[in-house]
Amino acid sequence: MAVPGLQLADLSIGQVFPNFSSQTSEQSSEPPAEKTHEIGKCREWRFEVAFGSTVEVKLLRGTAEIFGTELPTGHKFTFTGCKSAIFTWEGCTLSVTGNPTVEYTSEETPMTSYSNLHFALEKLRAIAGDFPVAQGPRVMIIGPEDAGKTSLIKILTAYAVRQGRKPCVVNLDPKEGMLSLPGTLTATSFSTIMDVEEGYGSSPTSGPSPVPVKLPLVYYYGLESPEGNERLYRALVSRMALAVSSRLSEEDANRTSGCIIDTSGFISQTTGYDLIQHIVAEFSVDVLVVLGSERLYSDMARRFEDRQGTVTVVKLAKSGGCVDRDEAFMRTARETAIREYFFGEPKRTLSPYTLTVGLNEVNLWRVGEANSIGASVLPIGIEDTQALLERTTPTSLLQHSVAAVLHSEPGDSVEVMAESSVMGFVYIASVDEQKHYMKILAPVPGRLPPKPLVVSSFPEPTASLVG
Ligand SMILES: Nc1ncnc2c1ncn2[C@@H]1O[C@H](COP(=O)(O)OP(=O)(O)OP(=O)(O)O)[C@@H](O)[C@H]1O
Repeated sequence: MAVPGLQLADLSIGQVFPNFSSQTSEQSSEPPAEKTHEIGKCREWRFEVAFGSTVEVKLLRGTAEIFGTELPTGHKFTFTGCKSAIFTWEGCTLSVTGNPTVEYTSEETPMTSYSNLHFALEKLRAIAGDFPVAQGPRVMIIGPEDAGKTSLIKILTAYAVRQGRKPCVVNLDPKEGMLSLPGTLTATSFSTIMDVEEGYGSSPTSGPSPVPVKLPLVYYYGLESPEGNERLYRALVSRMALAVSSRLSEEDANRTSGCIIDTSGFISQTTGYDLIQHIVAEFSVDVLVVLGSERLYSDMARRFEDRQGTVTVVKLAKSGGCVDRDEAFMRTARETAIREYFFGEPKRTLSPYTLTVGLNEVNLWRVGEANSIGASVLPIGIEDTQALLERTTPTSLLQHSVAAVLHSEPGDSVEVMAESSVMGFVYIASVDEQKHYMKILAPVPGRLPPKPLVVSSFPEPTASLVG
């Protein structure tokens, strides 16, 4: 696991991967006790596992699913750094090895209403199948932070895939990446099962995986909130909508399956509501699901009143299992996502390549952040002039940041560059301003392609990759 040039050769694998050390120490001490849980019909076993510890779960009898994806009987799944639930429609027996920080069985779940929503969407898909140009439902889920939007999207996607559909899942929440790093917006066509340990699954950069890899289309946004650079966010939403609509017209299975859109929990009544309206218009959303907020539901019902017949606003209850994730948990999750992009995870390790690049060779840009005034609060007639991207020079301040390599040419305009998809990411390991070079980690060997690199403040720099 030595990475040339980064003095990692002398480090033990435990220093590079804290998770490895915890596993090793668990293995060397007393093996954790195995417990058996009997879960009754329509109940769910909720559990939380801290980063650095692991819990193994095996389905012994019956049927069970994690956010819609069925668990096979007898297969051991390992969980770390997660808050999750195993639901059963018919009752099941689970074997659990390890110590979850929280675990309990709940009788009250909103799964019946979630599955009703799925069957309603299936009806719309069937209707779309009867007409040669009609599209399946374009569903968008909105709600406050930690309301369970992403979990509901996983459930709807998994159920659709189980019925042979190929829904296009769009993540417009930059806080968490879907099959990519945080700070990105992605769209992926799902036709195969999700990886219950990994969340959505793995992409081609994750290395060999027993679950078929997904191919995400990724755009770089680089900020946590859509309101951080509203102009860039809107431009990326429009670009993504075009890509998704061309994907939906490619194949009948994609067209009839439609798309499911995840959104950010940051929703202010000023710019947030306008952004929702922008997404609805760009993606031609026809089903707007409001999760866990009466007030947001009533505001949306009023806003889309005059579009009855084209946009249906649906209210759903939040699951009692949804947990608020504090900043420390989210920060560790972001660090883990970055580390896994370059180094893989304990089951599938990857070795990134170290490249030395002259500071004058890089075409470096930064996401515009200075003007945080949203367009909707600007006086009428004044255009939102917030920069999409700004030219920048590599300095030591960029050390330990991730940079996106764009599918764009050096001579492209800023507008074209900002809306270009992401080729991959590099990690800026060190910058030597005196000697005019920097060391970067890249997932592939060879020279850094002569493409624009973009950096930003989110996800924040993380030193844990280089010890
Ligand atoms: N039924 C459940 N039981 C246990 N944990 C759950 C359940 N539903 C969701 N969670 C957990 O609660 C947390 C928040 O859920 P989720 O990510 O779906 O919310 P969200 O609305 O998408 O959040 P955000 O707005 O921050 O993106 C996640 O860690 C998720 O795994």
